[in-house]
Amino acid sequence: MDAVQQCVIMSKPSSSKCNLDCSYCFYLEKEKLYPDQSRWQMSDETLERYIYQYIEAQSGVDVQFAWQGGEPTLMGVDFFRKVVKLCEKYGAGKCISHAFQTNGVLINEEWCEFFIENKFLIGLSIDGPQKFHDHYRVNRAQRGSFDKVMAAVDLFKKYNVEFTTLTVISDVNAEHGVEVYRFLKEIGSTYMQFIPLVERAAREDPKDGLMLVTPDRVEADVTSWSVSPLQYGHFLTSIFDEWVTRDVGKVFVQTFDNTISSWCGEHPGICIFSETCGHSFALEANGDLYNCDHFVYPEHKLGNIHDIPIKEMNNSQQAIEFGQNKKDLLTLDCKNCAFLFACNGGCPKHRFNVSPSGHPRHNYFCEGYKHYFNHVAETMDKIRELVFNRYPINDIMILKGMNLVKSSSKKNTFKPVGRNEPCPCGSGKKYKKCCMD
Ligand SMILES: C[S@@+](CC[C@H](N)C(=O)[O-])C[C@H]1O[C@@H](n2cnc3c(N)ncnc32)[C@H](O)[C@@H]1O
Ligand code: SF4
Ligand code: SF4
Ligand code: SF4
Repeated sequence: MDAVQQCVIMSKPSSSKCNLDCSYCFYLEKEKLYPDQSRWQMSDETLERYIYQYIEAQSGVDVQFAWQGGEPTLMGVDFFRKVVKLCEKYGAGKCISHAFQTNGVLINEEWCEFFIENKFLIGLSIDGPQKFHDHYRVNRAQRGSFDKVMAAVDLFKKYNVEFTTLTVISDVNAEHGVEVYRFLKEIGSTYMQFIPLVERAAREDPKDGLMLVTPDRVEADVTSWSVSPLQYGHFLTSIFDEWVTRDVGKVFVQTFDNTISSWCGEHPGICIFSETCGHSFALEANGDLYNCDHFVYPEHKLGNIHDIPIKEMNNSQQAIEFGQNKKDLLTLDCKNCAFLFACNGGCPKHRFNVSPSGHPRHNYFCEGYKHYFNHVAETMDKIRELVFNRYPINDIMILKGMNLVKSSSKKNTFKPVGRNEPCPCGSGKKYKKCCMD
């Protein structure tokens, strides 16, 4: 069992407990998985076991912890002081970093000082200007959380805490892409992640109590707050057009970064556009490990870290199959798609539609992705040419400004360069030995 597949774990020390009650949240209902459990906080014993095992499970020197929930700030700063101490104890010379995803509501001076001192990278959830954000991101009294999030932004700026933003694209903000993008820029976000919202609700009460179902369930309906595929496609292209003419090199949009990587023949950084699912697990507060944050369902539990080491679960048949299924279960439409290299069929959580040629398990967002990839194809070709000829990528803004690169809606015929093919820069070396690095 010495195999060395890297794994990433999103851990939920406060389980699904939260101080907000966002209407679209997929995680709040996970408490139904543990009807007999009175304690929702991760115990010291589980924490220590987790930190030891997670570090041990990594083959490389870099170990990234990702703290999430529920709401991780509910654990209090002292819990994370323990985290840092345990990482020192078990770090074994590895380079350990921490990402921390929060709704921002409880952020105060103490948190900021802690984040700065321990170099935590913060992800802040914000869905755009107040009228969009407060629509779904509410507390139990249905009051919006926008003012508290903005207070957190002010504190982050005051203390120079590095933060990225995570914005859910729903039916409410999807048609206001440029407004959302400009707002995020204005509040100082230079690294933006957008998550398209789609959930399906069961038609009948499910046995496990979870109303939001996995893609295998047929008797389920897309919720009203989900974004439509084309709405999401238009959202992406509207902000792409703004970004590519003004902000390349200044603002990082995860989706665009990933598309550039794919166009240049590299692996995209995010799992949804990767060939396989990787080993991105979710850890519940009691030590239960699941295939993925979006597959926290009984049938996707790998085991508990008190019974089986993470390293072993990471190498288990169940984990390997889950990752590989992303590639193996592609529809024929995906296999024949000109954008497969950049899309890879998208996230399996979203594969519940029937494809145009009649195959089940096709990605709900397909139409939107095709719209996006067609729209950016010509610009991406140009960016790739710039990269391979060692020009600054920002030069794309000059070419766009002079109207020398258009937004394309024609079918893309681009084929990515293989690792073993000659490098397009003309060096005569193999691509993997040259510009790919
Ligand atoms: C589950 S929350 C946990 C961390 C923290 N409470 C927060 O809101 O940032 C993590 C991220 O998932 C997003 N999210 C919640 N429900 C979602 C859903 N149904 N689909 C996609 N993303 C969702 C949230 O907006 C948030 O950015
Ligand atoms: S703040 Fe995060 S965990 Fe809490 S309800 Fe909203 S999305 Fe869910
Ligand atoms: S199921 Fe989706 S979110 Fe989970 S690892 Fe695979 S692509 Fe990523
Ligand atoms: S764009 Fe559609 S057909 Fe093409 S790979 Fe993505 S999901 Fe499949």
